[in-house]
Amino acid sequence: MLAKAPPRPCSGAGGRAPCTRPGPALLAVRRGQGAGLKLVAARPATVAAAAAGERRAVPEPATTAEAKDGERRHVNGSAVAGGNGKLVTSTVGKSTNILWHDCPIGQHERQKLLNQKGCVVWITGLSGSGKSTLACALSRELHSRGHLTYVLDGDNLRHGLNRDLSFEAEDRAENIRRVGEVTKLFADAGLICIACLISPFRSDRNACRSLLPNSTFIEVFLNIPLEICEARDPKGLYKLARAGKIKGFTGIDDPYEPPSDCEIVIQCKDGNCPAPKSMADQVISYLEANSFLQD
Ligand SMILES: Nc1ncnc2c1ncn2[C@@H]1O[C@H](COP(=O)(O)OS(=O)(=O)O)[C@@H](OP(=O)(O)O)[C@H]1O
Ligand SMILES: Nc1ncnc2c1ncn2[C@@H]1O[C@H](COP(=O)(O)OP(=O)(O)O)[C@@H](O)[C@H]1O
Repeated sequence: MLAKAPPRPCSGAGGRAPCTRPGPALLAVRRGQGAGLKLVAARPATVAAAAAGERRAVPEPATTAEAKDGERRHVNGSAVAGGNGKLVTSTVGKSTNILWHDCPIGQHERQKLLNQKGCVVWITGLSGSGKSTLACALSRELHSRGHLTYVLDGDNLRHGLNRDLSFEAEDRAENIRRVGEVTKLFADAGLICIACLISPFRSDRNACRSLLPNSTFIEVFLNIPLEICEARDPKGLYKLARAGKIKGFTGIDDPYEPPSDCEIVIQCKDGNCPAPKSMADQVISYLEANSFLQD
């Protein structure tokens, strides 16, 4: 966890209002909605459980009290095991009777080891805007400075984890949801996780943001005009989309919703786009200024 929430200025043109998003505690409560137990690694009680190295649940106050009669019953819509010393399970989505297991080595310990803070750099933009290029340049530059990163590239993930998903809106949403959950794990592992996906819908990106502790989700908008992306067209996909051979192509006949409030905007000036190294440096300046490159 960050010792203090860093400021989140927009390092691109225009600037932005100071962050008014809820802090970790509030996010934790929100994340727990719908579950009988609300377990978040950031919560002090959970950290204490981890320190104890026990398998135990750390419920929110509303569910702390165990069933006095010692019988299974429902609390907040979830089955709760009552009785003395019984573990309290929860229901999350379709997963019933599940129990969070904390380990004594947590994010804090891993961050100390790595001398960095786990976070997510989420790069969004049109196909051809340079997401993969920026992700790789950033990863290379951080690696050369001794930082551990991992790139989650939308195109690559669709070769495996997300091979069952199409480009229909609901499958794109599921694509982003899954990747959001993976980025959360990588950030918890202490890594600087760089995700680069078109992620065309604002609500999907915001849902990923809400999974992460405050300020550790850094959204980078590659604001490259469609004409430039289309002129690059390294895979020839825009050409196919214009010819009607690919349906639902982002920017052509499928929507892209630009971020309204992101941490970093990268854009061209007078038709000149920043070089990959310069884009990476812009992100690194943000990471440095907000203490992510130190424990
Ligand atoms: N219909 C359609 N629309 C947009 N993109 C398409 C489409 N069909 C295939 N592709 C290729 O898939 C890559 C985007 O995958 P993502 O997982 O990043 O997309 S999304 O976030 O789910 O929208 C994208 O890669 P990038 O060019 O790297 O963005 C394309 O190569
Ligand atoms: N900053 C840049 N300046 C010039 N060309 C770029 C830049 N970034 C990417 N490119 C080129 O644009 C094309 C698309 O880049 P890519 O990283 O694959 O985009 P995306 O992952 O968003 O589809 C590639 O041919 C790449 O070399």
